[in-house]
Amino acid sequence: MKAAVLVFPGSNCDRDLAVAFRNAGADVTMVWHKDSALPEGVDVVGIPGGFSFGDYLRCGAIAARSPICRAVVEHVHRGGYALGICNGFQVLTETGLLPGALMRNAGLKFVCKPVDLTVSTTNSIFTSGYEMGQRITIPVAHHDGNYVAPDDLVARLRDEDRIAFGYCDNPNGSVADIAGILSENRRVLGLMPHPERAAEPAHGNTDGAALFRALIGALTPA
Ligand SMILES: NC(=O)CC[C@H](N)C(=O)O
Repeated sequence: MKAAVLVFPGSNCDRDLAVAFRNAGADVTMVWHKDSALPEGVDVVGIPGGFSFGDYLRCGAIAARSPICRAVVEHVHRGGYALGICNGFQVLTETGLLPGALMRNAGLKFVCKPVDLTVSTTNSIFTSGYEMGQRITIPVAHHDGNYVAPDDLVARLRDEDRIAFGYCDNPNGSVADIAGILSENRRVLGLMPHPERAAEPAHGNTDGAALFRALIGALTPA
């Protein structure tokens, strides 16, 4: 199966994401933000963490208006899969592919530490490798991770089982302790924690590996 990882000026988790995809069995192509098309036959697009365009304007806002993001929007509208991690989650909200917004952390400080998460749904290609309610530890590193959504949207995300991960001890003030959400068709996941930083024994924690194994495994023809 084929994965693409986007690269913006200021991305710093693009290679880590590519390694996580490759270790799970994907054929990965790196795609520069100025490209206007994704490689032929891409199954999943990875939008990595980092500081795209220096976080100017709003985190992810400039990246979301790059030529490659127009192609990503078309890919998702055709039913393609996308995974946005941290800055990638911010890009997905800025493109409108995921609802809500990521605002400054409640404590106004950059938070960089491992956090405990609860797996809130196993009903997605990204989370099917976990047990419902499983507690996993995944690192966060952000200053704008405070997920904001109006009450009716939070209720809808809950009703539609679209909250993928929740914080056990909320590090940033996110509404309803939300750490990651799914799109309506469940083919787009955005999350602030970095599973690619907890994906192999050398990381000292492999709790993120199940996400990549489940995703890549499900998209790989038998
Ligand atoms: N690690 C990241 O992707 C950080 C995202 C963004 N630059 C922030 O600090 O919120």
